[in-house]
Amino acid sequence: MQDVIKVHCFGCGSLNERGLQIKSHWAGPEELVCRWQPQPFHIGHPGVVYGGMIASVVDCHAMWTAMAAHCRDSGIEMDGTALPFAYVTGKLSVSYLKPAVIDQPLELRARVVDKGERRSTVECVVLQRGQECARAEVIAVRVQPLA
Ligand SMILES: CCCCCCCC/C=C\CCCCCCCC(=O)SCCNC(=O)CCNC(=O)[C@H](O)C(C)(C)COP(=O)(O)OP(=O)(O)OC[C@H]1O[C@@H](n2cnc3c(N)ncnc32)[C@H](O)[C@@H]1OP(=O)(O)O
Repeated sequence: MQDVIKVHCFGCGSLNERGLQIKSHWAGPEELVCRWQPQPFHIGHPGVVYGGMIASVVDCHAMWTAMAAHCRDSGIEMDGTALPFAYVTGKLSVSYLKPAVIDQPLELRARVVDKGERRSTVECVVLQRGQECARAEVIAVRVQPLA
């Protein structure tokens, strides 16, 4: 999706050469997946991914999950033309369940579990080698497009 909507966002922006360049894809009727390979400088404790990086990747993937689900529900094409809304993070809550090692990719699986008028609650699991290493709940709020 990030290939068609080009933004500068640190998490997903293809226009941000210093960003994480994450990409989110539908992986079933309700779930979006994102795979991200940590780099050696994303380290916290020796050999372990810094937790704040995991939160960043979760944050961005959750916003795209909210946006993609809303576009699907509203019949809006994500074809690269400017969208009439944006999603911002209202709340981000991460439970770190197991250390994530620095040299293995992370897989994020997210879905919208509840939706209000402008709020989407997104649940995201973070897997490494098939094991759940973190779980998050994210509140995404739909706003007018930001300049
Ligand atoms: C070709 C070009 C295309 C361009 C397309 C552009 C699209 C770009 C696409 C992709 C970009 C990449 C993706 C981005 C990723 C980055 C993510 C970030 O880093 S975001 C920055 C950090 N977050 C902020 O800066 C928010 C700061 N906070 C605020 O602005 C407000 O507090 C805001 C908007 C969150 C809420 O304020 P209110 O006054 O508008 O709305 P109220 O009435 O308070 O809440 C609305 C709903 O949200 C819930 N809500 C709000 N905050 C909540 C919270 N903290 N906890 C729980 N619920 C909350 C409320 O309960 C309400 O829910 P109910 O609709 O009634 O169900």
